[in-house]
Amino acid sequence: MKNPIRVAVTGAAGHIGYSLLFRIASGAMFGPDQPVALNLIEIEPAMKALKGVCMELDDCAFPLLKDIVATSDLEEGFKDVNWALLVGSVPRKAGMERADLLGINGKIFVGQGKAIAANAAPDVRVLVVGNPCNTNCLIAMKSAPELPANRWFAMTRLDENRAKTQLAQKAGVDVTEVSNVAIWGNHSPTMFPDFYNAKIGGKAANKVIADEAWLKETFVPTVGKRGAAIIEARGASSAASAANAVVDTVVSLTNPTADGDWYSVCIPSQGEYGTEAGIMCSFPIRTKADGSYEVVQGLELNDYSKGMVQKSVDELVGERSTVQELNII
Ligand SMILES: NC(=O)c1ccc[n+]([C@@H]2O[C@H](COP(=O)([O-])OP(=O)(O)OC[C@H]3O[C@@H](n4cnc5c(N)ncnc54)[C@H](O)[C@@H]3O)[C@@H](O)[C@H]2O)c1
Ligand SMILES: O=C(O)C[C@H](O)C(=O)O
Repeated sequence: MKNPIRVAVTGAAGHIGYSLLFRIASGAMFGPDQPVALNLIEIEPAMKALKGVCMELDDCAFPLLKDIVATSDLEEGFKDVNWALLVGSVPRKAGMERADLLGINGKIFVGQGKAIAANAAPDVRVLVVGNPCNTNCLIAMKSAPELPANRWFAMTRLDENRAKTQLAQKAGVDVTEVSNVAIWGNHSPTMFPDFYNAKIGGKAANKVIADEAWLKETFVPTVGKRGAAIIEARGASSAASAANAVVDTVVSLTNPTADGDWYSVCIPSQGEYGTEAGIMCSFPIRTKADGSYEVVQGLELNDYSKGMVQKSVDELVGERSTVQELNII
């Protein structure tokens, strides 16, 4: 019997948490023969709701779920965790952009970063989902200088998945035909879903969908503003699809990537493709056979693509300046 992988989830009683926990406990994240333990972290007012979620987890009798810790104490919550999924934060409401959330949510991630560094397992990896996720992750990382930079991730997989479906629907093919979708930059409307390097049935997406105007003027903004469109339609931000993207991200980070393909996740930039070093930037990533990851090298970015990436990078640099000015980092 393998040792359980211990996973902390903050905001565990929230909407994403409610979709995510059951997927982790069922084996969707780490596989059907890997036991898991859940450390569920909430703020005090949500502890009653979290108790109800724990009761439901119990009532599933998941064979792989070996332990549940439910707490509002960060030290206890991050104790010995191998993964920290930082979901909890105040979600964006209609009319707000992610930058509006920086001041509100930024401070949460200082305390969480410190508590992770002090309590988590030596191999801990951290995925930030709570928005603005790139800069929240930067804040947590800066608050935990003891941990190597390659342990920190922020989520753009939902954007990648959205882009895949938009391309598949336009091309009239099954979504499994779409591969190599890179999201560059920030998880925000400025992100660049790279349709030039994406493939449909192994061919360049912009050759299969030979409609540059649609790609630039419909596809890119549809993907970029999909979060807002969902808030508008549902009256609440995406939850089940976000939880699904969390599962996909961890699966991709923990399994070698199929030959020739890549996936998107934000990592601390080392200046790849001319991006500003130090920001949390989304890149095309591959997981190697030894479990480490690498940024895919040598992709061509034309002047339009470079401009799009730069716009999103500039936004991230601006977010970093904002949290520096607020003395959060
Ligand atoms: N990166 C992405 O692709 C993506 C996609 C969807 C949503 N999000 C973001 O995920 C976050 C969560 O969304 P949701 O729909 O689950 O929101 P929600 O309001 O339903 O749940 C958030 C939960 O976090 C808890 N919380 C707040 N502060 C906390 C703290 N300091 N510690 C622990 N828990 C805390 C709240 O009590 C609440 O239960 C939001 O910031 C949202 O914008 C990101
Ligand atoms: O857009 C939001 O605020 C929610 C989330 O980040 C999303 O992309 O659905």
